[in-house]
Amino acid sequence: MIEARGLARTFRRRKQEVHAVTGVDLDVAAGEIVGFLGPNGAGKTTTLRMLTTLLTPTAGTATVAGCDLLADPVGVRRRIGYVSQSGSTQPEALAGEEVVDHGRLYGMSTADAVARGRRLFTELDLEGLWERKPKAMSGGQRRRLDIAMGLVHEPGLVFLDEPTTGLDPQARANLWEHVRGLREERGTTVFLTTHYLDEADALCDRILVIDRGAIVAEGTPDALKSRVGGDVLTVTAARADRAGELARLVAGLPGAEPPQVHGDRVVARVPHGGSALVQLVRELDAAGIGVVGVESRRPSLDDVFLGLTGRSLREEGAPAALPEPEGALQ
Ligand SMILES: Nc1ncnc2c1ncn2[C@@H]1O[C@H](COP(=O)(O)OP(=O)(O)OP(=O)(O)O)[C@@H](O)[C@H]1O
Repeated sequence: MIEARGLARTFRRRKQEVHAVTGVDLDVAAGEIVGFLGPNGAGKTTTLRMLTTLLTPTAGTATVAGCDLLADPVGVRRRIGYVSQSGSTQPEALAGEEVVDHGRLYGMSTADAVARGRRLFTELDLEGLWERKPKAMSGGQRRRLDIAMGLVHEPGLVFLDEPTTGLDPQARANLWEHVRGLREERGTTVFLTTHYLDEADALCDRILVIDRGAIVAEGTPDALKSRVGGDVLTVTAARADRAGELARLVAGLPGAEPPQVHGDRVVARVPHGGSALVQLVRELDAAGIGVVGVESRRPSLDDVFLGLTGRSLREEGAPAALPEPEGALQ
């Protein structure tokens, strides 16, 4: 469905060059849900805008939904749906009219656009809102209306730019369910960007991790996490000025990788979290270092990112994963 080679985009800003995307190769098969995960400014939106013909690449080639991106941008546009970060609804128009107009833009008859729009309203839990103005809808409803607009012309491939940013946990879980439903019921291919780790983990068949304009890893969420191996030990010192001493103790644990110190917190990967904890507690006692928390856990996608880039996605200003809603769809 998508095949891109060496896709790059450089911007010029105040006589300076910004290398937003530096040469992305990617392949997305029909029916896949693929997530593009990375911190703010990594190049996700720029890549998406190139793949959807909204931005001309500085270099590279791509075939999207069977059409050449550069030679046949109109063909690409006809075959895809695109839901931008900000959405595209007019606050004063009626929701149903928006969807029908969008379908007509793609050459559908009014009757077909109405029929398809009504079906989408049912599928996306928007029943009863056909005559409502978007400005009088909740954030979740407006986001689902954006998605209805992106789907009314029945594209086989849909691009979603940060589909759940700003939604509450329940609305996010609902949207994940709808995205899964698209693939299950229609075989739609979905390419989405996100900086939510839990979203990438729960929703995507495959994840591409992007950092500073380049893809740094790809695989299923489980495959990426198993690359990290071992357990992650996090120890929080009672006093931040003793974090250095604490880090030296952690570094001496059998098989420990060099620890990272974040204020009063020391984080390190160890082969076996359980036995490392027992040994560490003994050594802390002997050294008289107080701690307020010790934790050992399996690696997360954030640890994958940390291992690849030396930085945490959570600490890059990206919002941390929201707590799992009750009755979350996994
Ligand atoms: N039109 C533009 N002119 C100049 N620089 C730009 C432009 N668009 C994007 N950039 C820069 O390119 C880089 C990548 O931006 P991009 O929006 O693709 O990142 P992103 O991963 O989508 O981030 P976010 O999660 O915040 O949306 C950033 O440094 C950004 O400031």
